[in-house]
Amino acid sequence: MRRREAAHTRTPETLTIATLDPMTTTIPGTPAVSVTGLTKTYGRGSGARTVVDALSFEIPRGVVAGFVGPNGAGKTTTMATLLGLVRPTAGTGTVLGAPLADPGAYLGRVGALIDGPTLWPGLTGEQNLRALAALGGHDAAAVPGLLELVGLGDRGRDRFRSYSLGMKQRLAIAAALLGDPELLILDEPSNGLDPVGMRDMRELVARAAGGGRTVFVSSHLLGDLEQICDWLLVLDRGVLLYQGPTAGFLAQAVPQVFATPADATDLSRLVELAKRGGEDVSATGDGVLIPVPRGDARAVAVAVNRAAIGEGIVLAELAVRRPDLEAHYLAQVEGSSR
Ligand SMILES: Nc1ncnc2c1ncn2[C@@H]1O[C@H](COP(=O)(O)OP(=O)(O)OP(=O)(O)O)[C@@H](O)[C@H]1O
Repeated sequence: MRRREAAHTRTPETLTIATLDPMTTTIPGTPAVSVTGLTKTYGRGSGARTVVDALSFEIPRGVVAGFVGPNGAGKTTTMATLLGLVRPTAGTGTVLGAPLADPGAYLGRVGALIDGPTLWPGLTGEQNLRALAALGGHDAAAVPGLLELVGLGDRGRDRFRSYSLGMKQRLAIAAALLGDPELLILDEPSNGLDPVGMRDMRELVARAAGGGRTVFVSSHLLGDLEQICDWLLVLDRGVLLYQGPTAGFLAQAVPQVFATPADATDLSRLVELAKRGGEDVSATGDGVLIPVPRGDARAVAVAVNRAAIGEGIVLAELAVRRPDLEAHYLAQVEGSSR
């Protein structure tokens, strides 16, 4: 959240996106998206494949919600059902308070980038936005501000075909913001970008979240989303592994006590000693790893230290480690079995 606010402070002064009407955007208790039992099965009979499996989730209004999962997890399919592009096999829900079964009732308030940046290659960035504004019945006066917002203020007169992939993606996001949507759905906007492009994209997504807008953004890289998302949905093989505040996901990670004997020949004795006090103790490299799923990991570290001293084992290293978000995510994704 703090980093997201920091990105906001870099918003150009010239930003002219109209702020949303608070009466319609911050209704306490009304989520931006709410689905129950959302399922998509492709094919029939023995060839049937369920790629989105009874998903139930909510995205609160005004958050940046990250949708993370490996390739093929079902992120695009889920987003496409919210956009009325894919008909769910089962499930109900609402988007911006309107029924999922009636996309026409809410799509006018939703902007999206779902299938890569496809705009007219021969038109300039500005012409593209103006043409889309005319087609969509949106106010073209927002175009210069949107170009500024996406960092294309000085490239708006260049043709789309001359843009780098990152610039194309950013212009497509400007296009999605025409009409000042309450909900912005972005499917893998960082896909294919280099690290600088990814950083620019993160900053843009954080900026686009201003004014109470809800952003639902997917990536197969958790590290890409972690910095800008208040809310996280973790998907693997069509099944939701986590939904909730980003910080809550990390809080689930099991801390570990790591101890290394000064004398390598003491390692097996140290492992035996640690096993007396914990489950799943393992030797790793030159030390011992003790997961502490419950209780106080520091107290376990102190107990290990005391026991080692009692056995005459001198420790070279003793630390409490908490897996970082990426490591926890990988453990979750690899650990899920169906
Ligand atoms: N029209 C379709 N017919 C059959 N299978 C499909 C269809 N569309 C998607 N799938 C399959 O559904 C699964 C989920 O795909 P989806 O694109 O939703 O995942 P994803 O998480 O967005 O992955 P990626 O990051 O690779 O795009 C994949 O195995 C894909 O092959």
